[in-house]
Amino acid sequence: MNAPLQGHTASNPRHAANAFDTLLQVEQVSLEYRTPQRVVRATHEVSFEVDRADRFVVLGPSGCGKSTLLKAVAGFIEPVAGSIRLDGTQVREPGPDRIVVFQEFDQLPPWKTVRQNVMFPLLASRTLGRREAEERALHYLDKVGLAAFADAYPHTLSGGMKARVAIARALAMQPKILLMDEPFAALDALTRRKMQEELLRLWEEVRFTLLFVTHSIEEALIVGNRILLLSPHPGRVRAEINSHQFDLHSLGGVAFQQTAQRIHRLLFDEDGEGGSGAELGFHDIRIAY
Ligand SMILES: Nc1ncnc2c1ncn2[C@@H]1O[C@H](COP(=O)(O)OP(=O)(O)OP(=O)(O)O)[C@@H](O)[C@H]1O
Repeated sequence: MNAPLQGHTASNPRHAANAFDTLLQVEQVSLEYRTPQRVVRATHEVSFEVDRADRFVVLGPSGCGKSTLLKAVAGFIEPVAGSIRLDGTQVREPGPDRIVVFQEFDQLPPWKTVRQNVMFPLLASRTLGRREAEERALHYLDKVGLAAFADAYPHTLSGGMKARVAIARALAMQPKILLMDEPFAALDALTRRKMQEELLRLWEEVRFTLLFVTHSIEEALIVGNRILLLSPHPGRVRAEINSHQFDLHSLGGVAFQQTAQRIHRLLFDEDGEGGSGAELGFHDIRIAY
């Protein structure tokens, strides 16, 4: 039998005093693009909280505003309503405490070696001097298994290796939160799976806080310990679910498949109701239409 639906109540463990260490607070955030012809609302009154060391996934169909939301957390876009706070401080502009890894790994300057690519943000932001920056770069290249490629140029690397350089470069900055926007979408299926595995292994080792955007339900279940479901355009919060029980080993299992199907129904239910979390068999869910 299904456990009762958990609402925004005192019974929800996330709301128990001091139970969680909240790092990012997104409150009632609406985001818009203004062109001379029209205003496009990308997200509508979206709220969520990310705790330290969470692997928090924002999941939703194409065009629901996931990337826009990530850009707002990064400080590139200002909300038209609501607020974004990191460690209690309002986000107003980009900063080295929030590093974004995008899908396009060709963001790596081709004239710099792998080592120089990882060192570059550390030097440009004056976070470290040359010697310490090099040490730190080599440390994180080692963590992503690329120590032997420190002197290679990006064009000599595979897509998966470029992805790992981009992750090492971001982690080397030791941000408070790592923001990833569909980072593996351009990779072939096998490499994508391998990168999901690598990311989880790295997280086990470093325990960074991750905000990860994807439109793949399967990827969300593998990568995340919590998943925020956004409705189609404009993105509103449909529900938030706990997914810590799943990893790569759960793939193909009955519980994994059933959860994926339930998420699909919550996201795309034609009449817009999505069913209640309890009806759909979720044991730890907050529905927020
Ligand atoms: N620069 C822009 N100017 C105007 N509208 C934009 C701009 N960028 C995005 N949009 C619109 O904002 C909405 C949200 O876009 P966004 O890229 O955030 O969605 P998404 O969920 O990340 O989609 P995808 O999964 O396809 O990347 C869409 O309707 C999109 O057309």
